[in-house]
Amino acid sequence: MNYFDLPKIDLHCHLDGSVRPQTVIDLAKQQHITLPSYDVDEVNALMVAPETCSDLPEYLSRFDLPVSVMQTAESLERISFELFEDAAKENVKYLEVRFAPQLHIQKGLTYEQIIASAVKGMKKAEAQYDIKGNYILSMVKFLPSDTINQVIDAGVGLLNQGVVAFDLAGSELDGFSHDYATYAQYAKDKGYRVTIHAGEQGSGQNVYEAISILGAERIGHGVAIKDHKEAYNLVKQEDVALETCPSSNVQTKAISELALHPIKAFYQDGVPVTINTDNRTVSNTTMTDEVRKVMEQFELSVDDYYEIYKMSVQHSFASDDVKQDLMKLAK
Ligand SMILES: O=c1[nH]cnc2c1ncn2[C@H]1C[C@H](O)[C@@H](CO)O1
Ligand SMILES: [Zn+2]
Repeated sequence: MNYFDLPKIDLHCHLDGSVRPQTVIDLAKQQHITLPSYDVDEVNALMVAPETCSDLPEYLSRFDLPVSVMQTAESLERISFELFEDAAKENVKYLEVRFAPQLHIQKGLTYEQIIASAVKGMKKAEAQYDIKGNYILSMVKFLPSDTINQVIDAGVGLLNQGVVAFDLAGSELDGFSHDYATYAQYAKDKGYRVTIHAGEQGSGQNVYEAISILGAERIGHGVAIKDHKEAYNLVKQEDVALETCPSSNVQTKAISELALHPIKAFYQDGVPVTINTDNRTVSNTTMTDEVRKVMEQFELSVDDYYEIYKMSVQHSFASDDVKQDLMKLAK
């Protein structure tokens, strides 16, 4: 099976977790930022999370280095362009990238400038390669919430022109949805779609609440619904797609080994599942690798692959025109 040639869709990919190591070095030099090393392999090793971290917070510690060089308009545009370029070169046809504007204000950029720079890089890549994309604005739960509505407001000018959705990322405490209900409502009122990281490190109850309290249409990861009947049933009833990220799920110990990932059981039972990278650099992966891992581990056929591909198209936040074009690629 030639996994590289398959048309692919990635609905869950973080910008700051997908930076090329050489780009970190180039940008650090330009910006006079001191790095622990200027060797590309050593810089890469500083960003790749171990195969098994002790937990999600250890995984998240790998973002400090790339975020440090992502504080200028040029760096954000370049990194965005390169991510779309890397994905296009392995036949990813549609890519939704997420990042947290709140993490990129260290050198005085406004939220509007931050979002516009990322979108500009994406548009440049769309013009050059056979790929389409959109941005999701992630709010990180480890920062104060008082600027969330400002970030939402800043994205409104590009809504449906490169920006499509609201997300909550960062470590997962039980019951977090209660604290973010008004922000998610504010985003929905402005026209944002909603996807939420839940059921990754936390319980299935978090998935239940992300859907019922925050109005999530998709869930980042969601593996924990396997042990939570109400959440499992709600996901099915509301046709909420799970953005599974197999390599990342092993690294963060959401599951102890790939063989125990519930993706196949979910798929066979009619739960909408999608296959995604999460973080190309931090998880040391590509869409080709993620598709290969899932198909080989769970002995999925090409027909199964295209079923999952079609679910990704249906549950993407792409325009109807883009969805139609993507559907034509399914065999
Ligand atoms: O898998 C994840 N779960 C929760 N948060 C995550 C994950 N991967 C990345 N993040 C965080 C760290 C990034 O700095 C932030 C925005 O992309 O989102
Ligand atoms: Zn994620």
